[in-house]
Amino acid sequence: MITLSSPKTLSPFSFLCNPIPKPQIQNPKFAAVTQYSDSNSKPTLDSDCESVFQTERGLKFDVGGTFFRHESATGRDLGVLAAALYKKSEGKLRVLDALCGCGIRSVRYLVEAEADFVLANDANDENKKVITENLSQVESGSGDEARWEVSLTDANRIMTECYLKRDFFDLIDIDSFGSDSSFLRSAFNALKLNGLLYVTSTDGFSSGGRRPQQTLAAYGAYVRPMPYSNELGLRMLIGGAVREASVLGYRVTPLFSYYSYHGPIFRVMLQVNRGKLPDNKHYGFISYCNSCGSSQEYSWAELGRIGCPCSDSKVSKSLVVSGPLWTGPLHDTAYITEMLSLAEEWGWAGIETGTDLDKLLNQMVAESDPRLPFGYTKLDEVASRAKVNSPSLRAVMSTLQKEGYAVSRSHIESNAIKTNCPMEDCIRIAKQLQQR
Ligand SMILES: C[S@@+](CC[C@H](N)C(=O)[O-])C[C@H]1O[C@@H](n2cnc3c(N)ncnc32)[C@H](O)[C@@H]1O
Repeated sequence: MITLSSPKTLSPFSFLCNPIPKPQIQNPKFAAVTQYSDSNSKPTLDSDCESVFQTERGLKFDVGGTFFRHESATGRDLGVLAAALYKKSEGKLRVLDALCGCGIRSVRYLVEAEADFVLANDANDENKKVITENLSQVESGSGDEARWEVSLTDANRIMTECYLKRDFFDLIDIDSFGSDSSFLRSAFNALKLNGLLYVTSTDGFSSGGRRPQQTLAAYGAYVRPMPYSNELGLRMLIGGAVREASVLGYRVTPLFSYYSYHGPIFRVMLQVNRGKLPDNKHYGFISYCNSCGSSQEYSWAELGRIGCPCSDSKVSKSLVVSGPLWTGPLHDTAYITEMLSLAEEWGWAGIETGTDLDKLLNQMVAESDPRLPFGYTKLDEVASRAKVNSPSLRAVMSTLQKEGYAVSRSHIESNAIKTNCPMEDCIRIAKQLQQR
C-alpha cells in the first residue's frame, strides 16, 4: 500500500479520492471553458506563430499568437509588487505562473520581483516557442540553481504533480478566463503555508446577478442584482476561495482586491494559512432593499432576521439577498501602503501601463477605512431617488465629511462613493446641493 504524507493538508489521500481531472483548456478566443478528452480535439487558436513584440515596464517580449492583453498590465504590476514584498520579507520566492500565456508574468516575477525560481506553465503547447524565447532573456541556471522552467500541461495537473512531489510554491498566479474555481483546490495544495494565491475572475455578467445558478455552481454563492455588482464580483471570488480553502483546513486573508472594467477583470491576492474562518466571520449574506436603497450584512446565525428597516408592505418584493460571500475587508491597509511605498521607490507611480498606479493604490488605502461598510453608492442612483441632477462627487464628499460621515471614492466605480451615511441622508444632501 502506498503511504503518502503531507506536511500541510488534513487528508493526505484527498488527491487519490479526487483523481486528476481530464485536461481542460480554456479557449482564449471565446473566453469560455471547453472540455476535451483527448489531444486531437483541442480548440484551434489560429496562431500563425509570427512574432509580435510588446514592451511593458521597459521589458520587451514576444506575444506571438498567444492570448495577451495590454489592459491586464495593472494586474501584473500589482502581482509583481506583492511578489517583491514577499521576497523582501521571506528572503526566498518560488512562483508558479500556472496559466502563463506568453510568459510575460514569469519574466516580470523573475526580473522585477527577483524570484529565485519560476515555473511557467500553459496548457497550449503552441505557446512553447514564445514562452521559452521570452524567458530566455533571463539566465536559466541549471539543476538546483535553475531559475525557470517551462511546462505545457493542464494547470490542475502541474499543481497536483508539484503537491505530490512536495514541491511547494510561495506564490501561485492563476490568470484564467471566466472563473478560476476549478483550479482552487490543487492551487491550495501546491502552495506553501503563508504563501500567496493570486486568483482571477473575468465573469462580470455573473456578478451582475443575472446568472445566480451559475454563480452558485462556480462560487457557491447565489448572487442577485445589486447596484454594487462589481464589488459583489470580488466578494464572490473571495467567498469561493474561503469555502474551498476551509474544506482543506485553510484560512484565506485578502491582501488586496482589484477590479478593472477592461475585460472586466476581478483579481484578488490571498494569503493562505492553516485554520478555519472563526464563527463564519466575514462569510455571510448581503441584502439590498430596492425600495429604500439600504444594504445590510447578515451572518449565518442572523439569517432568520433578514428584513429591511423600511419594512413596508413592498419589502418582500423589494428585498434581494446574495450569498454566502466574503463580507470582510477587501484590502489589508498596511499591506497596500507597503505596495504604494515600493511602487514609489521603483518610480512606478505614473501611468506607464495605462492606470495611474499611485492613484489606484491611494484609493484602495482610502476605501479600506474600517468605518466604511461593504458596497458603494452610485451618485446616479442617489440623484434618481432624490429626483435631482447628479451631484458633483467632490461636493457630496465634502458635505458628508462636514457632517461627520466616513467617505471615500471607490476604485471600482468612478462616479460612486463608499460611505457610512444612510441612503436617506445622501438623498437629502443631493437635494440641498441642487438648491444652492
Ligand atoms: C488569460 S490567458 C493568460 C495571460 C497571461 N497570464 C498574461 O498575463 O498575459 C490564459 C491562458 O491560460 C491557458 N489555459 C487555458 N486553460 C488552461 C488550463 N486548463 N491549464 C493551463 N493553461 C490553460 C491559455 O492557453 C491562455 O494562454
